[in-house]
Amino acid sequence: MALATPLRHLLAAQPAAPEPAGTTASLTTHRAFPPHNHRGRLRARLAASPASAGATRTVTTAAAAAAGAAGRPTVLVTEKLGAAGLELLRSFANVDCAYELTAEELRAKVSLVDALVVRSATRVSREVFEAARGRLRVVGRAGVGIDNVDLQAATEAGCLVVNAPTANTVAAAEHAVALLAAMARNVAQADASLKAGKWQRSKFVGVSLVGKTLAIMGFGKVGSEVARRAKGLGMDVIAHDPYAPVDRARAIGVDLVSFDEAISTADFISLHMPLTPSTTKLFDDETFAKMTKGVRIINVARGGVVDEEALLRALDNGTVAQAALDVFFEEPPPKDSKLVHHENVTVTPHLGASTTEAQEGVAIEIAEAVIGALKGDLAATAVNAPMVLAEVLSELSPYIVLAEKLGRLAVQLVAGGSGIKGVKVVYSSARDPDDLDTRILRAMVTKGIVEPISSAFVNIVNADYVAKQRGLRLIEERILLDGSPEVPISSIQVQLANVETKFAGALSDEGDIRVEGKVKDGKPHLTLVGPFSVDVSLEGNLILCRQVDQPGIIGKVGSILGKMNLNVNFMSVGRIAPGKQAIMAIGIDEEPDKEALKLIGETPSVQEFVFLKL
Ligand SMILES: NC(=O)c1ccc[n+]([C@@H]2O[C@H](COP(=O)([O-])OP(=O)(O)OC[C@H]3O[C@@H](n4cnc5c(N)ncnc54)[C@H](O)[C@@H]3O)[C@@H](O)[C@H]2O)c1
Ligand SMILES: O=C(O)[C@H](O)COP(=O)(O)O
Repeated sequence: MALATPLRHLLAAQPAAPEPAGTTASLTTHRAFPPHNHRGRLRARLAASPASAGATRTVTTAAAAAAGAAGRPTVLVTEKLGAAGLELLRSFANVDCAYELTAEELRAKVSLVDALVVRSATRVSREVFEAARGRLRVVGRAGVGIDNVDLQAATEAGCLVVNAPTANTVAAAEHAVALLAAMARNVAQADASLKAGKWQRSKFVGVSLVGKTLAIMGFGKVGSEVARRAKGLGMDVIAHDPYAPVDRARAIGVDLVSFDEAISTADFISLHMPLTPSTTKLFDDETFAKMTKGVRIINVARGGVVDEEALLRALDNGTVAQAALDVFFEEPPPKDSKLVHHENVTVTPHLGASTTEAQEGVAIEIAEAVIGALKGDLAATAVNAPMVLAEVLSELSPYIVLAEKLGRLAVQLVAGGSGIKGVKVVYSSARDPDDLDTRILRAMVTKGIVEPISSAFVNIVNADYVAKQRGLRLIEERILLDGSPEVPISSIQVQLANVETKFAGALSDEGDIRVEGKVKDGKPHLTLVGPFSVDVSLEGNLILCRQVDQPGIIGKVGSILGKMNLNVNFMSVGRIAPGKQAIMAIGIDEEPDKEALKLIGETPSVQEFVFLKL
């Protein structure tokens, strides 16, 4: 789904990571009494989680701000991709295919491109993101495993990482089954022997699969497909996966069991978990010692989940009768690897995904995801951005603009030198909190606050990270209004606590800087400054003046602006009561020079004023 251009731009210039541990944001929804400009009875609701949890995986993506604006983006492809995917990429971008780059060559090239497409052999390390110097917007992993991409570094750099998680599932499962059968019947060894001129029938007597227990370690996409196929071969299949739904396993007749039960009862063990810090070398001496003597192991997942030295020892002492390995700790493994050359080990050079069909599918899947991300469209397979449903994003698009403008406005009201720590974003809405996913709005408020006062580039990928780095604690609150839930949000209020302001008129009765806005006719409007109700379109630049309400001031300030040739596009006065304090909000197209600002400041009865860039 394509986004409207302004939204694209905003997403390009901003994106939030999957809730990082210790995230800076929290959310409450509670009964609140109406601020003076809220009408209607308010109801209390307890906190609700974001709406998209568990929903179809659809995320917002960062667009290529730098490149997209300048013309065709450039995509660097560092490993062989299916032809149809490459064609698709070429239809949209300049494509540089450069295979087998050294780390140094990759670092040199990456600052010249907007997207990078890799498979498993390219290490996209922190150094690569640093070398990109902010230009790289998307890394596309043409496959499943993203252990070769430093996700944290990508997130910090605001670079979106997308993968192609489904197109090679069947290929990997078929390869696991091929290795299972080939290992059990010594196919590779017998083949080598016959080609060497021997005829060794008794040496290569195998073992049968039917009736044997196969333990699937990691019951995800590949693991479950292997299970289905193994059941077809008449095997008893059990699985271990701490995160897999029991029902899904039961539906294909597989029992989920504990790690120890799986490894101690299986005749065959097939590995299908991702390589993570907790699975690294999970299969070590201790684990092998718990296995049934003579067990056979297949690894089509990642070499790093096995301690290869320990596997070698287990093979040598007979604990493991045979192993079939498609993946290795180091790829390619050293030429003299004892494991590779072991007579009871069958090896393939990371071929799990390598079928014609899978490679075409993966290439198209990743090309579509990368192009979408570069265009600012939605990517369903982003791995380091929050999941926001496409329709939610589309509906919230004007509020996204409003959220950033309010953040931008609020931070410009802070007096220099006072550190911002506490930010509260209050959403007033008649919609059930469960149906209002505000994560992207939160990211935009962060962007609005952080970007004007730093060199940070904030987007949906890195907003929470950037906020955390800056010690910014962002709290979200929802006020539940009566009324039609058709309109997602009635107003958004941004509050900055414990800061000094350069415009006292923006302080609420509680002493925090407070600005509130609404979307009117699809456009963001400022509707509240401190305790003053105003109504100004949030476009261009804004002057806020505080004065004692009396006739003639609007005319005086207006004529100064007129004399200076500054076009006023909006003017609104908010006052507490006739003759009392009032503020004047003036929208102007151009930026006033110092002289104009001086004259406004010298206007009798103007107590303070501030110029704000939106
Ligand atoms: N050899 C190849 O060419 C090839 C091809 C495709 C996938 N793979 C690899 O296969 C693995 C599985 O891919 P997938 O698409 O099925 O991924 P997936 O995310 O669908 O499944 C992985 C499963 O592992 C589970 N898991 C995580 N930690 C675990 C643990 N400690 N113990 C047990 N289970 C755990 C997860 O809950 C998940 O269900 C990945 O490592 C992937 O990189 C390799
Ligand atoms: O994780 C994957 O998708 C597989 O390991 C395939 O890797 P490849 O793209 O390098 O073949």
